[in-house]
Formats: sequence, structure tokens, C-alpha cells
Amino acid sequence: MSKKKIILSVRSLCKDYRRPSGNMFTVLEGIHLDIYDGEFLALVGLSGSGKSTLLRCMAGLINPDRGTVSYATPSPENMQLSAFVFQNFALFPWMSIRENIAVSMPKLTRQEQDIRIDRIIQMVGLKGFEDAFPRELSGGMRQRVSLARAMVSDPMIMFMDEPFSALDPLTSESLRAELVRLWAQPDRKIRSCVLVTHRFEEALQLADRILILSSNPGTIFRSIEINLPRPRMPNSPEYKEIEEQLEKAFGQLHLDKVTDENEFENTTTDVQSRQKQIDNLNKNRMVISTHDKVSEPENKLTKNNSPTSKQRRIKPLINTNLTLVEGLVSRLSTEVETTDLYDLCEDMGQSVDQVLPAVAAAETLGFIITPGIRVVLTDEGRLFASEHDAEVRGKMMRNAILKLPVVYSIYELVKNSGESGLEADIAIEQIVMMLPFEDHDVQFQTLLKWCRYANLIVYDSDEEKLFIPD
Ligand SMILES: Nc1ncnc2c1ncn2[C@@H]1O[C@H](COP(=O)(O)OP(=O)(O)OP(=O)(O)O)[C@@H](O)[C@H]1O
Repeated sequence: MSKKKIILSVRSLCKDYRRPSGNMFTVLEGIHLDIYDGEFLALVGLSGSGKSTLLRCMAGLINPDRGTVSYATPSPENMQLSAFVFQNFALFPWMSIRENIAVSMPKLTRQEQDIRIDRIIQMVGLKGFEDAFPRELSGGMRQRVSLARAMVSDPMIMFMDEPFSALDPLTSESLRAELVRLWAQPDRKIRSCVLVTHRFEEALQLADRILILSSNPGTIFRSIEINLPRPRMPNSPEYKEIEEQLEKAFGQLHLDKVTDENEFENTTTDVQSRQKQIDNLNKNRMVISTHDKVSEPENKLTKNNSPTSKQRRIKPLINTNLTLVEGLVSRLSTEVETTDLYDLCEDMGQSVDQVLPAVAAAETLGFIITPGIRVVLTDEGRLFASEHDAEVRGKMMRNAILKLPVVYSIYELVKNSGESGLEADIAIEQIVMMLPFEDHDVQFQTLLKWCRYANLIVYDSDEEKLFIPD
């Protein structure tokens, strides 16, 4: 690949956005990549990792905050540099299909335009629909129109942001096959293509190279080359091997994300906002209960707030059943105490999607750690798993849950409310202040589920109040 001509270079690209709270956050950091002549590149990564942002920066739809995007001189010189295919088709409803495609036409005579449009309409299978309006077409056909619109200008690079995700699986598969066919045409004018997708099979079917973005901030995590002829055979060993590499990389990204979510990397603005949240929290506490003491975990948090130090973020509750967590910890203790995520799923007869929340919850509770894609029992986890007395085990689970600041603070509020109980609204308010970026309803329901399991708090849904059990 290195001898090929580079047609687009991204150097040290960074992009910042403003959160609804007003704080800035870095969505992309230090992105460095080249796109080669003739290459089909796929960008994949977890949701929110910044794939669309990177695509838009490369296409010139938005500007990076730092770093550069530069295109090679096109040849011929008047060649359009890029075109963009959006997920939601982005067609003009009042224009016919022919007019929608003509929007992107370079300056040509009327006759030349017609020839080009006819050629592209034929190519994408829209013959006979030239005068129809978008509302008269199916989703698949509308996306054909936006493909045609991007291709009609013969751009040097075509950018596609999840172009098939709004379509049903069958339509998206047939359109993907069509794209493979169009890409293979010897007289193709488009030099390169960059596709953002969250579907592995899309990347595996189309791309020459897959770039995996990590999250928070988005950086290039891995690059996987695919030197397989098209159309690709999902059952071939080579395809399966690349698929496995992708799955492994994603497993690692998922686990890194879980670990990251338990860490809070400070920026000056984030520290200020967190301090403000904690101040508010403490102020509010005094209103709720004048003799309420500030919980120990948050005291630590307020003291350790230098902008350069790394501090523990207030941990959200992971919406999973604690029986699954207990099962996972027991499983690890009877096996080798350390395993990889995929072996663990196979062992438990569950999918990665089912096991991941339990892994995250067990880590939050201090029973395991997850270096890379390994799952390793901690001393606390080992003690917990080896305890056979149900009462002592229950107490250990209670202590683990109470170490979580959000549970501790609400438990204290419930305790201080005495026989009259704590109104659910106040508990939810507390959650909103402590975990402003989480879904407070999910957090509240998970808190109730966990506290009921550990017999810490009971909830009276008629009165909408929380009580300490007898
Ligand atoms: N204009 C904007 N202002 C503020 N934040 C934004 C803006 N655009 C995107 N974001 C945020 O930046 C992050 C990355 O968004 P982006 O859409 O680039 O990610 P993505 O990897 O394409 O996600 P997905 O796969 O879910 O589409 C997200 O947290 C998103 O909410």
C-alpha cells in the first residue's frame, strides 16, 4: 500500500465539541491517516467514538479544531474533490429523481448532463423512475438516488455515513452487493471511498482496510488490511480470521470503555463543573436533612480536585441482575480465576451482550478487574465466591454495594428520613445531581433492584417512598 499515491492526508486532527452543560470535550485526538488512490476504507468503532465527526472533517463539511486535512491535486484538475452520501438519503422532496441527481452535476452542457444522468440512472438501477418523486420510492430506491447523486459528479473521494442503516436487512444487503459491483467496474471514475459503518459484515464485504476508532477521545486504535477478492465469502477461513480480529478488537474496546467509565480524566472545566455539582449536592442535602453527614466517598472526591490529578468518577450503576454477577464470580472461582471474555461467555452459555453488563457490574463492585480482554478475580471476589454462609455472603454483597457513592448517599437519606420514608423524587434528584450524564430513571430502577437484592432499601410503589427494611 505504501507505494500507492496518497489522495487525502489527515495530520494530527483534533475536534472538540461543547456538551449541553457548556463544558468542552475532545471527541477526536491526534488522528493521523492517509487514504490511498483506489482504496475503499471503512471506519468502525463504538457508538459515539467520533466516526461521523471524522468523516465530516475529511469531507470538509466541518472544520477540525487542530490539525489538517489535505487533498492531493486532482487529475483531471477540474475533478470534484468529494461527495457525501448521508444515512437519511437527504433528497429534496419537491424535486424529481432526475432533478435530485442533477443538483450535484458539474457545469456541463444540457446535452452532456443528460447523457451523464442517464448513464448513472442505468448504473444504479433506477431506469423508468427518472420522473418519480422521492415519496413515491421505497427506502432502498431513495438511497440509490443519493448514491447516484454522489457518483454523478465523478468525485475523487466518496464519503458514506452509514448509507444502508436506515434500510431493512434485505434491501441493505442487495444495495451493498450493488456497490461491490459498481466499485469493481473498470471504468470507475471515483478514486477512493470512505465508509462509516457499525456493521462488521459491511466493512468486511466492502473495504480494503478497516480503521477501528477507540473512544473518549477517538483515536485510531487498530488498522486491519483485507486483501481478499470480491465478492467475499463469509465462510472462507481467511474471511473468518479477519472477522475474528475485528471481534477481538471490539471486545477490547468494550472492556476499555467499561474501565474508562470508572475513571474520570479531569479538564479544568470538568473539575469546575464537578465541584459545582458536589456543592449543589451538599447544599441540597442540608435542605433535605440538616443532620445529614456528607458521605465518605464524596468527601474524598471534593478534596482531590486538582486539575492535573486523576480522580475516581462517581460510578453509575450497571443495569444488570446481581444473580448474574454472583454466577459470574462463582464461575471464575471454580475455574482458573482468570479467563478471556469470549471463553467466559461460552462457559456461561450466554452472548457477549448478556455477559458484558455483568462483567461491568462485577468490576464496579470490586469483584473482578478486566485488563485487556481478560477477566480476573480480585481478592474480594475470591473471598465472596468462597463464602458458603448465605448470611455472611449477603453482608459482603451489601458492603460492596454500599461502597458505591450513589447507593451510599441515598441509603443515608433513607435512614435519616426515619419512619416517614424518603420520597422517590428526592432520591431521583440526588441521582440527577450525582450522575448528570446517566439516564436517571434507569439508575433509579437499578438502585431499587440492587438494594432489594441486598436487603438494603425497600420501595413502596403506592406511596412512592423508600424505606429501610425491618
Ligand atoms: N455538533 C455537535 N455538538 C456537540 N456534540 C456533538 C456534535 N456532534 C457530535 N457530538 C458528540 O460527539 C460524539 C461523537 O459523535 P459522532 O456522531 O461523531 O460519533 P459516531 O462514532 O459516529 O457515533 P454513532 O456510531 O453513534 O453514530 C458523541 O458524543 C456526540 O454526541
